[in-house]
Amino acid sequence: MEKQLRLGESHFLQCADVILPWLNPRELASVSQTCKALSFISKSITLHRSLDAARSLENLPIPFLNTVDSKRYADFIYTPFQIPASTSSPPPRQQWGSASNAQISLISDSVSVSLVDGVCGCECERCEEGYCQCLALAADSNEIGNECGFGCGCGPDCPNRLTQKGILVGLKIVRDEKKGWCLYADQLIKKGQFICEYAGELLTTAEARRRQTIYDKLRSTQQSFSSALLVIREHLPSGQACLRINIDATRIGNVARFINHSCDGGNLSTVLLRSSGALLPRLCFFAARDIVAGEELSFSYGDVRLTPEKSTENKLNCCCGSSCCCGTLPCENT
Ligand SMILES: C[S@@+](CC[C@H](N)C(=O)[O-])C[C@H]1O[C@@H](n2cnc3c(N)ncnc32)[C@H](O)[C@@H]1O
Repeated sequence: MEKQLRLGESHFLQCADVILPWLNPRELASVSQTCKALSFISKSITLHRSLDAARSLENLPIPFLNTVDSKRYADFIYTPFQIPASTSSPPPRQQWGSASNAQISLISDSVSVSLVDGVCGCECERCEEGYCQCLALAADSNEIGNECGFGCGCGPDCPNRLTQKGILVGLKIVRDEKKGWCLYADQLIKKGQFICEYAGELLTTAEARRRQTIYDKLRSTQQSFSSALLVIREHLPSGQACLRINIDATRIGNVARFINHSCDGGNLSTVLLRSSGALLPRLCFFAARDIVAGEELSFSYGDVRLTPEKSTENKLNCCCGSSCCCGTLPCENT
């Protein structure tokens, strides 16, 4: 009888080990209150989560550090790449917090939209001595940069695939009393080095507007809520049309969702890059100058600010601390 009980207990703990990493912070907290064993497993999951925001999906772990309040980590689903908007209800889940979760494992609607356009890329099969003939093409383009991609004959070592190898610099996410989570350099990053792309859900403009309204409401009721919906407008060379891309990293995104605004432009430069064969360009962040370990990474969110006569409800105070700080965060008129 005692043996059977112990066997039952061990099955229960094995199941808990499998199920608990799928829970969100609120569910995990309530499960942890039910018994000592679940409390122990929950603590270990929380520790794992705080040690790597990227859930082993990047080359290096990206830890959360917080000496300001009791939040151990931010709750979101990690994707290293742009993905089509998720329409699943209930919201998608991702396993996070067990020792072995080095894979994108999502419970959600299947991601089935292809972001590849079937256009052929270059025909280089071997890029020799660090040179790819497409680099000349990439340098020619001043609106959207070009990288080799799915459509090209060359492989992952081609030097014209700088932003396709994931994050290669040490980063950490640090909590600030006023700005919330902030992305920091955890090593010296040299001027021009690639840092990360802005990954998240690609939205239609109608969906971006719908979500922005929801986020504005949430922000007015929950002080700690922060959204990460980025709208990119690229004027095409003809001057006749404007390419608009909406990337929402609020629920599903990568570490770029923690980059805060700075009124002086910050220390990052942004570049739109299209890989051959890909339908849409990606927004990539590079070091605009040498950045030392322990420096916050920031860029300018734009220069549109709400005028005083417009609603003051959505106005957010800027705490960038730069000498040219405008006092309020730029807003996106979605
Ligand atoms: C893309 S998120 C950046 C990460 C965010 N700090 C967090 O905790 O998740 C944008 C939000 O961060 C905050 N934020 C960004 N830059 C800021 C700044 N200069 N001053 C104050 N808050 C800032 C605002 O709440 C903004 O809506």
